[in-house]
Amino acid sequence: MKYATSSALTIAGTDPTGGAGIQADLKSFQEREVYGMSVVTSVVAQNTLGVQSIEHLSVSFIEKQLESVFNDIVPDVVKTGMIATPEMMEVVSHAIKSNHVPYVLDPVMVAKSGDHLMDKESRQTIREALVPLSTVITPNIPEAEELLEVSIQSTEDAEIAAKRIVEELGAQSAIVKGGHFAGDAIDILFDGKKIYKFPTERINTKHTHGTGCTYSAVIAAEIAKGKSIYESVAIAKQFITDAIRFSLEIGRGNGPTNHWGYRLQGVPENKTKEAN
Ligand SMILES: Nc1ncnc2c1ncn2[C@@H]1O[C@H](COP(=O)(O)OP(=O)(O)O)[C@@H](O)[C@H]1O
Ligand SMILES: Cc1ncc(COP(=O)(O)O)c(N)n1
Repeated sequence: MKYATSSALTIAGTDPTGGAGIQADLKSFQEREVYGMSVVTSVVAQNTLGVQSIEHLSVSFIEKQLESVFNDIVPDVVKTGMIATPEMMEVVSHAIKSNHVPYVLDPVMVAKSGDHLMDKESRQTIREALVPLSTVITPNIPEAEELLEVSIQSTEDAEIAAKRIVEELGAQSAIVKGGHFAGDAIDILFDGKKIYKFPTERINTKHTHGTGCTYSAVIAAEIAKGKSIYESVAIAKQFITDAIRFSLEIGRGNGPTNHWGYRLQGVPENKTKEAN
């Protein structure tokens, strides 16, 4: 018996402790019942305390991995995370352009720990080679500030930024995430026509390692299934809120989110703990 399913490819760096990067993406695809595939760009020695060391794969080897996937399986969506150098961005751009797939761009620049995951000289290349290909781009506040070279201080600034990323940088739609603001966590989506706001209460926790990766991976999974950008973001927002609410006390630093958090609604108090 065969079973038909949608598929998603993540092109990103790794997290051996499983909370962020490719590992978080694959877990998120699996939770959303989408077949997950991965191309590694950089191997990152990191954990819940921070990044200890990074080794980049050669551009030619990243290209070989991309060929292995695309010569065999054309995914229903591509998601990118950490792509450190302009040369890596060029080969990824070429693969996406040649295969005409929906593309979710998480412009990963700096990890929560403050460690840099993208070279400074990549800023221009990401704008020119990747942003115009994106079906949706998902910057956090500092990333949106870097992309536009502006300061974002309020939800109104975030709305302007989302519009400018679409109208000036050429993304099809943009979500500026509110995780880095104080107060409610309000994400702003501009889909090329309209602004939508996705507000949730801010959960008071330090365990937010990998939130951006998980959120964009869920958006990608839903797009793979054929959902609209709006529906995909709505599902991802609910998913990430539950993943943060029931985040995991694993590790000695900023713990990972809980990919099955949404399944814990209604589970008795003694089985779950509010995030702390
Ligand atoms: N403490 C929090 N409480 C509720 N939602 C949050 C919190 N922190 C982040 N989020 C949400 O998690 C998602 C990822 O955002 P963010 O943490 O800003 O991304 P990144 O990991 O790229 O910095 C967004 O939907 C954001 O609103
Ligand atoms: C390989 C890799 N990619 C992305 C992140 C960002 O994680 P976060 O969502 O916590 O900022 C990370 N820490 N490592």
